[in-house]
Amino acid sequence: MEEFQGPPEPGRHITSEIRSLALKQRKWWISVFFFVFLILAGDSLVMLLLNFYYVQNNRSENDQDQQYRGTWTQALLQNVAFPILIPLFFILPKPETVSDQTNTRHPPFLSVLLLYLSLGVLVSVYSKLYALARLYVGWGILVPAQLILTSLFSAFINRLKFNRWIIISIIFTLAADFFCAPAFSGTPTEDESYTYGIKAWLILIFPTLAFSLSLSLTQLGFEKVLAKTKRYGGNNKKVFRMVLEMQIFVSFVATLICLVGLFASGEFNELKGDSERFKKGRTYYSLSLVGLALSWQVWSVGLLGLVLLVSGLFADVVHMCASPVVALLVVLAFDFKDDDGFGWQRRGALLGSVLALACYFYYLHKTKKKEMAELNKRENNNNNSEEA
Ligand SMILES: Nc1nc2[nH]cnc2c(=O)[nH]1
Repeated sequence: MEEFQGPPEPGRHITSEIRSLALKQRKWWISVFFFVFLILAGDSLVMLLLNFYYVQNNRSENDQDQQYRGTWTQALLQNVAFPILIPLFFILPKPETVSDQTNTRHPPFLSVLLLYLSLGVLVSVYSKLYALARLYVGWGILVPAQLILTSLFSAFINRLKFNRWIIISIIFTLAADFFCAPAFSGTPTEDESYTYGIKAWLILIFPTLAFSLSLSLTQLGFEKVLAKTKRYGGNNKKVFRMVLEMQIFVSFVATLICLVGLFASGEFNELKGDSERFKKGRTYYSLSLVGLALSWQVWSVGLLGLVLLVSGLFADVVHMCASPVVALLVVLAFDFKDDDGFGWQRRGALLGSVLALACYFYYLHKTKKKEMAELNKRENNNNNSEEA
């Protein structure tokens, strides 16, 4: 049924604003849940495939030095599958560009280039060091340290205002991750005292710094650089195409750096031996690498999507909250003898993650409700002043 297009009624403009805000909010929630799902799915697939890879790789038969190698390959895998996103980037509808005659400034091409280059370097650094840190340090320390740094960067770089719900959510996440590390078959077989030397601490600090800093800088880049590009229709629009563009260019830079590392370190020559050692044979070796590379892209798109729509801190909280779920899936998929299965500690951590996410979602729900209430209040004021 067509709507009657009569003369404007009092408050009509605001009523349509309320309707469009409600629609916008609904779309926003659907996108947030979609990106949360991508992070959880990506994290789970990556950890399952990594465990499969290391179990098949017969690591324990290698000498100790050899067990710490392969990290450039892992770093490359984290970034290299970005070309699968290119068709999706072109399929998605292009937002209308804005031609602003009054603005004589150059399009921020250089700022965008600089943003992608610096983020690409940071991503390559954290990919390489994260692969190393998984071998040297262990999850229980790496992950909580990272969330603390992300909170600090969010406060200072992104001027995020912390409130009680965000703080409770962070505390639950920290507790969940401290007590729940998913089992990881890549851990080298040697005495534990070795893993906490000064080298291990440096390997803990740098990837967490690079990862947390990249989240805050990505958020800043979306807000201050990309949202202002006319290519995205101006008006600070936040669209999925932005996530894909950022992911494609940043991963391209990171891939180049990881390729240089792979060849310069001579690790490339070890790939043949790796594939021959793989228990299930070369086909499964190749499939596990392809699967890992694709899973990392799923994870990255989810992460960037949440940075764009909510914040770097929220993206990190969701990423961290995935670990108890991942731990459960690893227990179900593998029969690791040295592991205590999904005991009370891991069950508690899963509950902690659920509570952490619930608190953050409650806070987001409150902010969206407040936006709507403010618009409703404006409409009431408008109606009252027109009646008077
Ligand atoms: N440093 C770091 N790198 C990552 N790459 C994927 N996840 C992580 C993470 O949690 N920390």
